[in-house]
Amino acid sequence: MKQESSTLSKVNNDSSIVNNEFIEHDFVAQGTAENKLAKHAIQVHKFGGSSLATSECIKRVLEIIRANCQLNDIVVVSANGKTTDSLFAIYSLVERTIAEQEKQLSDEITAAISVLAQSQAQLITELLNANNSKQLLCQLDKDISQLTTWLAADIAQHKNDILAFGEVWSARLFSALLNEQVCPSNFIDARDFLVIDNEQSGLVDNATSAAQLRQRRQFGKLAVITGYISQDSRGTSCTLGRNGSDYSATIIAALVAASNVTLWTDVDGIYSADPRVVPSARKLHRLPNGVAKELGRLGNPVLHAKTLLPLINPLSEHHTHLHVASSFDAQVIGTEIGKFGQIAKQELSVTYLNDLLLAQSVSFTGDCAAKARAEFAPICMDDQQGFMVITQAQQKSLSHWLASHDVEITFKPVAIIATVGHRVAERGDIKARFKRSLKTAKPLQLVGGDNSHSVIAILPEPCSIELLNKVHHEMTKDARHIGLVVAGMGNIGERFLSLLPAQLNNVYALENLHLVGLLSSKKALINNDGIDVNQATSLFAQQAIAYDNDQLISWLTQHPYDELIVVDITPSEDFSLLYERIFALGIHIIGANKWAASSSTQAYNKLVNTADSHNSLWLGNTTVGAGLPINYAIDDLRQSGDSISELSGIFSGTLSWLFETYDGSVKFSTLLLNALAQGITEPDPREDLSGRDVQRKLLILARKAGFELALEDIDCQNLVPEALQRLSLEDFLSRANELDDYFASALSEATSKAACIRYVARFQYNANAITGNNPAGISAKVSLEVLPKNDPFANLIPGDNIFKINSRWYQDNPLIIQGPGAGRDVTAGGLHSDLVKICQQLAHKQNQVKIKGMS
Ligand SMILES: NC(=O)C1=CN([C@@H]2O[C@H](COP(=O)(O)OP(=O)(O)OC[C@H]3O[C@@H](n4cnc5c(N)ncnc54)[C@H](O)[C@@H]3O)[C@@H](O)[C@H]2O)C=CC1
Ligand SMILES: N[C@@H](CC=O)C(=O)O
Repeated sequence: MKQESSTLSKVNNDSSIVNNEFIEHDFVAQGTAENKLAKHAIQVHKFGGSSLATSECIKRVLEIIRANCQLNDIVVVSANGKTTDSLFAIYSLVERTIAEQEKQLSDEITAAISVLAQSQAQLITELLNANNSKQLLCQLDKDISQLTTWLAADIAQHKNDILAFGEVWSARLFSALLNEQVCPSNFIDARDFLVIDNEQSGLVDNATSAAQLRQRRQFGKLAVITGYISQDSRGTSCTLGRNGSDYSATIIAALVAASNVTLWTDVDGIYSADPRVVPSARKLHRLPNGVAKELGRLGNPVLHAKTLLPLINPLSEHHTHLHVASSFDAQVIGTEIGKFGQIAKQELSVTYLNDLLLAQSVSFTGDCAAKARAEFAPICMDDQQGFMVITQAQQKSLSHWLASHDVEITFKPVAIIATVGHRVAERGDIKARFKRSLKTAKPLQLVGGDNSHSVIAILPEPCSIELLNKVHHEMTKDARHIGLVVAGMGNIGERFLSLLPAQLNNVYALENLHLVGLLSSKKALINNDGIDVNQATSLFAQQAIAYDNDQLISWLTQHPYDELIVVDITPSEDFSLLYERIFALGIHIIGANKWAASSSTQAYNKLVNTADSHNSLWLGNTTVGAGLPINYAIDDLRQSGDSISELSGIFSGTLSWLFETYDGSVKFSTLLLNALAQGITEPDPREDLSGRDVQRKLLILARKAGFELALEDIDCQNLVPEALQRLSLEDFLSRANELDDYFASALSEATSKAACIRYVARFQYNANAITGNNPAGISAKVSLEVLPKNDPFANLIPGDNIFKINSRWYQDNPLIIQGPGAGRDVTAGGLHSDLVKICQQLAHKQNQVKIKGMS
């Protein structure tokens, strides 16, 4: 279960209040690894330029900070909107001016600087109060005159200083805004701590950078740090290149051993293909590091391989997870990237790169191949056939490198399309499907990526949008992933779980089903990556932790699956009271538990409506007759236009077994304990003997048949003597012999009339019986009846149920369903039947993944 973390809303109205836990430790003064703050899981939040483009956007980001940050967290920002592009354009204009030997900055340049300055000034005045904006405007003025000086004089030397203004302005403004409206904050220019080798390598001096960052952060203040910029060891400003701010965020996360870094951007996650051109692209909820890195390398528009580098350190014990989320829709669950254990969801994606070169040479075989690979890190390479695929930018350096080897090389323009997923290169079925989907594209080669997470096809022509869509469709069409939560691991629940591995192996409809949750009344084991079904009960015994309903609902609210099914195999009324909230989350329920389906008329109708309005499915075939298809039969009759007038029969497996077996030779109480041991009784057998279980079942079937009634409308004969009704289960079982006299005399009285005793349920609807006292024309009761020995209800195999349905179509000759109506195997089997049915229905559901910007 996720722990709720406190957020800045607590410090919102009084910036002098900080979390008491932190107060006695001065962050700056300590500056050691023992610093108490190190114990708190730091989160890094990075906001891209589009998230900070306008005052509206920035206000939205403030709300995200309020809801998601604690004081020791770190915020990394890009330049507002297109500020860096504008600075770059100004820089390029000036470069051209110099090349053309003009002495003065042209009017065009002065105008561009003025537009830039105005847009910054506008953000400042729109967002800050008069006092603070005055201060920032003053600093902006100084920066603009510094910028103008550099542009006029030392342009080449100060290129990076010029480009750095965007992030500096953005961070300074945001920090001032936090101070004014949310919490204490300090602005940090990354050039004051982040040291890299040089701009080309971008290699970070971790020790120096971490130590300097510790000095800069101030206790009790939310640090706002510039993205994109750094310094080299000589103190010269450097940038971190394209998508540098994402890289800054992950570098900083690694420096402070953050638990998580969130890239807040304008898309709500990583998709299985670029959603701008593939409308059916699906959001990828959880990506293992290796898969994410491969996606970034092979052209994913959101992820860049460099971004992940600081977080993937196989030697480190610490794992920082990366989230991609939308600052425009912070409630939507994004994509989580990290080191996940077992991967339940095999999510495939498709990506492509055009404008590449296929380079062929003997130097790419044998011993030389390793050197070539290390030197050029090609997109893909085959050292048997002697080729590699590189970018056009690499052509020159590769030719140069090969010239020193004195060998021939040929280049041919190509593109690649790849399918990426956890260990896909080891999956023959996926490779075959990929190959089939590419038939018309006539790929030159199919190659496994450097790790096993991709299969790459080399194409002779650029990859078209049509081809991308076609391949994506083929690779992902059946990939709706369904999570399964099993509540109740007792008598029936255990059997249900023991049947699950074989079901998952054998039933096609369950292909994308993953067991993700196990619940007992006190403990829960939740694992979004899937719980090994072969070890479900032992994993539960070892790893389950205490939980409460709010934690459960909070997890259900955030689960990362396309669909979630909760199987309720508890006898708990308390659990049934969660159905409303579960349905409202669009989650489906399969219930063996009878409480919800036999709740009050008002509660039941509300549940049905909530499930309906949220497209949540509710199946409960096992609530009556265990695995017998009685619910389905009634549904089917109604849906096909029939109307039911009578329902009767033996609805209790326990009572059937008891009364079919009981002939006076063995005491009734001995038989009862025997039934309990067989697992056919309710957890508390008084639920059966009291008639309540049968009463509930009759209510459930009558409702299915279309009648509106409540438990109180069904007369119920309680067979438990008053004295035993309120005892604990244990005490009741120890005094069960007190039942014996009553049943012995009932049996002997019936026998004297050549009859027998059976507990029978009867429901009847008769339009002619409608009166003021009975406006619905309904009569319903469950009771011990004396039946002739040849009555159909009196000749069952012990434990069997019998259901007799009279309807318009089955008037004189009723429809009979008969068979085992209780027990571990048939009930667990019935639950599996419901599970397959739900999965089949869900397979037909439209893909409802939300794609930003598309209706
Ligand atoms: N025995 C049978 O033949 C049939 C039983 N059923 C129904 O199956 C359900 C389970 O019966 P059994 O397995 O015999 O019961 P059980 O008593 O053996 O097991 C119940 C399980 O539910 C768990 N539980 C109780 N309250 C919970 C809560 N609030 N949240 C999560 N878990 C909770 C318990 O920890 C336990 O693991 C009952 O509702 C019963 O009416 C339905 C059809 C047939
Ligand atoms: N105790 C019940 C179990 C199934 O609902 C029965 O015997 O029918």
